[in-house]
Amino acid sequence: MLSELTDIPGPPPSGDGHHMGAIAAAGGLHTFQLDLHRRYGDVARFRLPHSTVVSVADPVLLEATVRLNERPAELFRFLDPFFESGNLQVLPEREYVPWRRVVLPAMSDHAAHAASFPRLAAEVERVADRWAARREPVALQHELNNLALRMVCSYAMGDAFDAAGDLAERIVSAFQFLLDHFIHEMRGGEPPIPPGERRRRVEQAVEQAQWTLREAITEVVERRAAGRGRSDSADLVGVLLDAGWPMGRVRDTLLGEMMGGHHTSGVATSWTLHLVSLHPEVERRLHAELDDVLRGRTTPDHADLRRLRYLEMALNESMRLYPPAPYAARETTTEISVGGYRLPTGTTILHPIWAVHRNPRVWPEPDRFDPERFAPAAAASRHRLAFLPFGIGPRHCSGAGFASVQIRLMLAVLARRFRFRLVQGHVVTPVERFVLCAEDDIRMTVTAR
Ligand code: HEM
Repeated sequence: MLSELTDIPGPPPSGDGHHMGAIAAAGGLHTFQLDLHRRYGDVARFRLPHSTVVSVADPVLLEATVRLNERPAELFRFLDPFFESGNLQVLPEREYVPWRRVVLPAMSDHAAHAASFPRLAAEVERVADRWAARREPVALQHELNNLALRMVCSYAMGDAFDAAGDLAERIVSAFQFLLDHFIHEMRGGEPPIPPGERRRRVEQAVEQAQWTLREAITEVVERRAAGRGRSDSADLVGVLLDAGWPMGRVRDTLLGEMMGGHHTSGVATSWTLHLVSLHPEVERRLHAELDDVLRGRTTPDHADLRRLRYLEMALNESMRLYPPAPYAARETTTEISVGGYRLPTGTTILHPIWAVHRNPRVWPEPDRFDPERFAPAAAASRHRLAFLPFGIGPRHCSGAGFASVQIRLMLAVLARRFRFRLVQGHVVTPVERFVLCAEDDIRMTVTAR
């Protein structure tokens, strides 16, 4: 006998009918969810301004939600102004499926990763050379987010990116502008600038982002028409154009991948370097593996990546503890049942990635950093949804395959060349700004090994 949505345990409604105040007080949705599940169990309920939300923190129960293929439009409305051809985060399933069928293979293609690898490696080496020459500490997240974004652009646009100047930086600042304001509004604060002024600046930022994108893609098309440069049909823009997608959708797709790849891979790399620096035995093993696989070289080849097994274990353990995207959202399009509850059509479901990764029944001593959890035998004995940094189901991260390559490359080059130590007195506080980052960055001294 199934229980109803209203029977799901959760905190009592607050005076304003939702829990935004409690979420802000907890320091973000991820910490609110952690506490929610500690108090109310693996299926819990709370209120956002526009909807009742069901959060599911148990891998087995998550199976019932894995096929859901819609996201709640309201939660992603802040991204609407960025897209010309419809907000890609919330495209209806019938429109989403054929588009995704083109995008996913392009982003996860092994041969395309290998072909672009030397250019990606050159981006990382440039940063490493700069760090080798500097004496001041490095703000890891800032530097690595920018590097990750350059790598995404290089992969998605091919050699046209090299000609696109400061495209990436301009798009990031426009996106960051929207995001800052959205977070501010969500937390119920006064807008930092008057509403009229704000709208004008948002519009300008969006216009500028779209203009720069248009310019870059036009450049790619002209190169293809003139038969210049390498075979552009291997990159994402080329693949989309060959598949006949209209220019607006091509531009939107590129922007979507840049948004998705901008700070996620950068923060994952920075959390990993931070955690490794705090654990001398892990650092020793990582250095030994890199020295062994690279044998005097400072940069891996594409084929080396799969031999860096311990590096991958440390990365996974870091993404368990600090999942760059700490939650994902779905909406039911038919009635489903989860954990004995009947969820009607239109229910918002959250996948609380951070709370699943710190569920003590799944991960003993969940706050301890221990890469051995990802040794092959240990990983094989766990439920497949116990570790879900890239989300689950038909809308999981389309950049996951590429992210895995770019993060392992960044880690390999940087950990091979440098030893990282936190600047004395610098406190690292995780906060959620749609990605899980450090409030005041992660400031490290960087010394050559
Ligand atoms: C460590 C790195 C990354 C993590 C942890 C991560 C995580 C995620 C998560 C959790 C989602 C939501 C999935 C869901 O709703 O179930 C997502 C979506 C997405 N990510 Fe990533 N991501 C990473 C890197 C990247 C990169 C490098 C790119 C692009 C090159 C990217 C592009 C996207 C896009 C476009 C979406 C929306 C997918 C769709 O709706 O079709 N991500 N990512």
